[in-house]
Amino acid sequence: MHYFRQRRGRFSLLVVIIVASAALSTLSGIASATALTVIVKRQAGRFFFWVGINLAALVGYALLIYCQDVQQAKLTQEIDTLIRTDVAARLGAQDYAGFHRTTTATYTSWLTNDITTINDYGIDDLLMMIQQVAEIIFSGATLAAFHWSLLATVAALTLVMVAFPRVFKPWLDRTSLARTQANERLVNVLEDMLNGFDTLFMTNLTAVMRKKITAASRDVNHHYVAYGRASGAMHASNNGLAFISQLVLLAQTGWLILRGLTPVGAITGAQYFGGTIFAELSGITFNWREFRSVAPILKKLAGGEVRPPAEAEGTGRSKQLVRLTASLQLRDVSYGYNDDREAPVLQHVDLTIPARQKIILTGDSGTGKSTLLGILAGQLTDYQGTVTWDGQNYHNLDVRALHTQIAYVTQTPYIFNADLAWNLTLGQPVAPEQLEAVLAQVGLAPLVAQLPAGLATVLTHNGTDLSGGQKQRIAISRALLSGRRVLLLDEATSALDKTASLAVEESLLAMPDITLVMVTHHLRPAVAAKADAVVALAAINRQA
Ligand SMILES: Nc1ncnc2c1ncn2[C@@H]1O[C@H](COP(=O)(O)OP(=O)(O)OP(=O)(O)O)[C@@H](O)[C@H]1O
Repeated sequence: MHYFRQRRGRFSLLVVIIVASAALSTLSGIASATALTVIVKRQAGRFFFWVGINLAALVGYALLIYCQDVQQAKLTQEIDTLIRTDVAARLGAQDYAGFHRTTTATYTSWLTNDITTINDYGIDDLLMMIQQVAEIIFSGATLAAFHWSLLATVAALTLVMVAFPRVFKPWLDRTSLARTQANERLVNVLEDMLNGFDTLFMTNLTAVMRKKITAASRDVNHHYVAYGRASGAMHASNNGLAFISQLVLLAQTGWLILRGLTPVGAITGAQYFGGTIFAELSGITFNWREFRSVAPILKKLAGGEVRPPAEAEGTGRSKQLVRLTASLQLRDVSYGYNDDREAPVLQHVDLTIPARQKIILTGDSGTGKSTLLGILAGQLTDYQGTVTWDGQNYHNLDVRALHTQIAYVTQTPYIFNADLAWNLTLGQPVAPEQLEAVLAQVGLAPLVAQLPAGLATVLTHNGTDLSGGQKQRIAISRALLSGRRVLLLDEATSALDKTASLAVEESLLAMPDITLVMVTHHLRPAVAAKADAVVALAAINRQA
């Protein structure tokens, strides 16, 4: 409803169109009934007059249907964008752990499958219900004009038809939610298998992809059929009730005509308007159930899993952070993943990183180097102990403030499906001479020269057309161009050849204003000699 309010102009226009088309279809029914009444009296002139009215009503009706379709497509698309924008804003406002609690495939399903369901069951059904209510009101009024008792019968039968479908509600709700969950599972499997293609291909296991996708698809089939059963049972019962009610009305009208209480035309009128009322009533109850089944989806999209921006605002954490002048410190820091407090990755770690110093962190694979950088970067927050920025506790800092100062280059940099310039600057303004200097420093100039449109060349999704080393150079350039003075580099040059990585690392170590924490497996003596300190994680990680 909130979205309809935001588009109230177009929504109101649609309601007017819908009500007008219901009025014209009622006029067409009245014209038919009146034509029958006058032809029985052999009044040719009046008969053709009412046929003409009928024709005009039907032409008008057709024109309004065209207008309705166009306006409805516009409204649906506008609302889709509003919902996507809202969800994207909520996702963007989460903290690191919050975002990663759900897979990207599930988010994709929210923004595609769920939107389709909202279109079909939320928007289409609401507009259909408006049309149904309008037709019921117009038809009811016309029946009452034929004879009041017809309306009384309709009212009594309506009560039965409204009460009956309640039986189906829990069944429909349950199967609807199960269906959206199955859709999410399918999208997860699709994404997982398609992303894992290279691994499966190299092990001759691509058949696994087919098997898993088929199994997930069958899971979805099963839940769609289960929902189809629930809605089919309700639909069939509603229609059955509608047909019986129509017969009751027909019999009553026949009796009224025989007693001279209503004109002959009422026989088609009662059938037409009775049919309309009961068909629309059965439709309206069905649409109402479907419409209600959208509520759990909207609740999920706006749901508790996703922290709204407003909440993040009111945490009382400092939103401003100035350049590091003294040091970054970890005091007695311990961290374990997944509440695995039995065997934490980091235990009682103490480390001081003085401003503008260059620290190299070494250690065997899996010992927790990336975890330590994750804590410094503000991504992992549920550690024990204290982390401070110039004495300010990280817990009192807004993570966004931290990210105005820190750049973090991970082991697997992400390349966006955008041009190289955007990938380097992430759309932020950068002076051309600064860009040129960084490209030279990181050794990206040859790539720019080689690409068909240079910096304007659009890179493929996640940089599949780039080498690992090129992606790493882009990620390092991104960090440098961001202007952050604290750089955290996690094996950031691992894919470069020896000479190239040496050149890049030495140039970073030579930057006087930068505070640098660099994780590396392959520590070269030339690099170690230029660093202020080389810290072996094993020496500071006091594991039990
Ligand atoms: N997201 C995660 N969930 C659960 N366990 C994790 C997660 N990330 C890392 N770990 C575990 O934490 C331990 C430390 O991982 P971490 O990536 O910090 O090590 P590392 O020293 O950086 O390793 P490498 O040199 O191989 O990159 C490993 O045993 C790893 O299995």
